[in-house]
Amino acid sequence: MAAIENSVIVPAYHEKLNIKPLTTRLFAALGNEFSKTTELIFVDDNSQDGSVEEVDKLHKNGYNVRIIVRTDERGLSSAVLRGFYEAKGEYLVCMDADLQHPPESVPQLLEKLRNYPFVLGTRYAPGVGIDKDWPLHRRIISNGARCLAKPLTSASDPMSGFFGLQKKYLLEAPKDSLNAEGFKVALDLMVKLPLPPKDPIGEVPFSFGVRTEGESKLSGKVIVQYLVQLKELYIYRFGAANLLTFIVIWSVLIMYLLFVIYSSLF
Ligand SMILES: Nc1nc2c(ncn2[C@@H]2O[C@H](COP(=O)(O)OP(=O)(O)O[C@H]3O[C@H](CO)[C@@H](O)[C@H](O)[C@@H]3O)[C@@H](O)[C@H]2O)c(=O)[nH]1
Repeated sequence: MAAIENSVIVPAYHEKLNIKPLTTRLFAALGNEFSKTTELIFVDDNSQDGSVEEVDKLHKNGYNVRIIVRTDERGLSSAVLRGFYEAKGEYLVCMDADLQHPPESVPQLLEKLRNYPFVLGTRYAPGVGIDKDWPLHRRIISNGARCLAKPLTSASDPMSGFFGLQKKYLLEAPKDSLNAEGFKVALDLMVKLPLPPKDPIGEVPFSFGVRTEGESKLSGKVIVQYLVQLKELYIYRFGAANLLTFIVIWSVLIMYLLFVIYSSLF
């Protein structure tokens, strides 16, 4: 059997209905050669909805897929990190279970990862975008959150949950330096991993679909976790000592955010 080079990690909570379509579409997209060297790992937080049985069936049918069930932890970011650390591959990809991230774009991410330490799926590029049925309030939250992250990274879609990285860079960062709370694990990794200064991030444009099965787990708590994470990342990047600059940057960003909300509404 060929050695595993690529690992696709999928955080999943109550996603039974999406497991089979994601697995079959992913391996079909990978084709014969990539499939031999790729594993798919779901990281489930004890959903007890039949996800385990669904993955077992697919495994018996020959797909290289397994599921990690956590009983003592909850959360998207910590599930992704758990999958990354347990993965056998050097090239890691993270995607949502709900098919909003097209499995057909995974080969492109894996190919680009051969040349870039970090690869980000982006919805902000010519020819791609966000499904027109994605709710207005989610667009507003997403745009506001994106503006607030602007000073931290040059990436075009820092809110994306569709991304990949070379595992060696993850292993170079101390585990406890990473923020395992909330949803924004890609942003945390882009800011904190010791990526080389020249061309650290490649981008792969993709069109963001809408969920057809199950529902989003984004909550007020996740938004608060994001704001706490932002504060930590600002201090990480710019230093707590420079408090005045920090406050000025935040005030400008909040004013910009209010402007974006106002212009999306009127
Ligand atoms: N294991 C585990 N998985 C979780 C948890 N919460 C969410 N997930 C899984 O994480 C994925 C994304 O969660 P959703 O609740 O579907 O998120 P969303 O509202 O669609 O937002 C996603 O897309 C945004 C735009 O790209 C992203 O900004 C956001 O981070 C996330 O990826 C799904 O596969 C979901 O099952 C959790 O507590 N535990």
